Amino acid sequence: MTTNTPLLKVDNAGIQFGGLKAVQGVNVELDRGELVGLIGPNGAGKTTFFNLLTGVYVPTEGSISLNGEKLNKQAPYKITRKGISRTFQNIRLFSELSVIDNVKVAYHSLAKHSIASSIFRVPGHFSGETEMHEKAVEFLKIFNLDRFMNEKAKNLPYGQQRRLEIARALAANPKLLLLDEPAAGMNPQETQELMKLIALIREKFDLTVLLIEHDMALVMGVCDRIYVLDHGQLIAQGTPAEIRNDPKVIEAYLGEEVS
Ligand SMILES: Nc1ncnc2c1ncn2[C@@H]1O[C@H](COP(=O)(O)OP(=O)(O)OP(=O)(O)O)[C@@H](O)[C@H]1O
Repeated sequence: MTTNTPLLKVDNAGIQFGGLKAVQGVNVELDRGELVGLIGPNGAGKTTFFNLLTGVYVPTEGSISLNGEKLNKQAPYKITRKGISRTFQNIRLFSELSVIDNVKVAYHSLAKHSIASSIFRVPGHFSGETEMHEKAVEFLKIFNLDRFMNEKAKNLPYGQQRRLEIARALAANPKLLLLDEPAAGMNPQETQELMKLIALIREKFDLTVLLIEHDMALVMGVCDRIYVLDHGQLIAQGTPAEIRNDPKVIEAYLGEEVS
């Protein structure tokens, strides 16, 4: 691998469900440190594309590489270990677990499963429970969630639950973070704060971020580049200014606001 290798390279990837080509012939390249948006009308194939990247679905065409290494047909947990973490459109926290345990769960997904680690419950990345706890508190502090650490996740207000999901995804130490509509259901102030937070974690953790979002102000405000999907195919890519004025994008969104 040379430094010129993109972090993520998606080559002509697609998936078909029966007769429906949900994603088809998609080419995407992400460089290290980029914050890139993925937009498109409802049903365009955005979440399906995330499912391809994370191994939930195996592409029926094309290939996906991370750091030059092909990911095709690898199980989702292996892809997480290789460096792709995600959040979901519908929040998927362990609602009965405490806030801090939701973060610690991410560390267990990184653990090499040995009998010793299962018995002593010590994931390979940490020398012990205390170190793991301290690291989890550090993450919660970044997200301003440390004061709720012993609350059950389900008791957090909605906007905080969304932030906890991002904290948990980050705890898995990703190189590439996939955020599926992180601002969904947030009020304008929460959305503003989230924008700042996404910019901050990208810097702090040297991350590449791919963001699905319907909130155009958020996408246009934070992303370096944007890809646009429609009916499973990429119809445009470019800077926010280029995308805003692209006739194909305007047509795809006819009736919806692109501003
Ligand atoms: N497992 C599946 N089986 C059959 N069809 C599927 C499956 N998953 C997704 N699809 C279809 O693929 C298409 C793309 O769906 P997808 O959820 O990826 O769109 P999206 O762009 O994320 O939409 P939204 O913005 O509404 O979340 C839709 O027509 C959907 O019904």
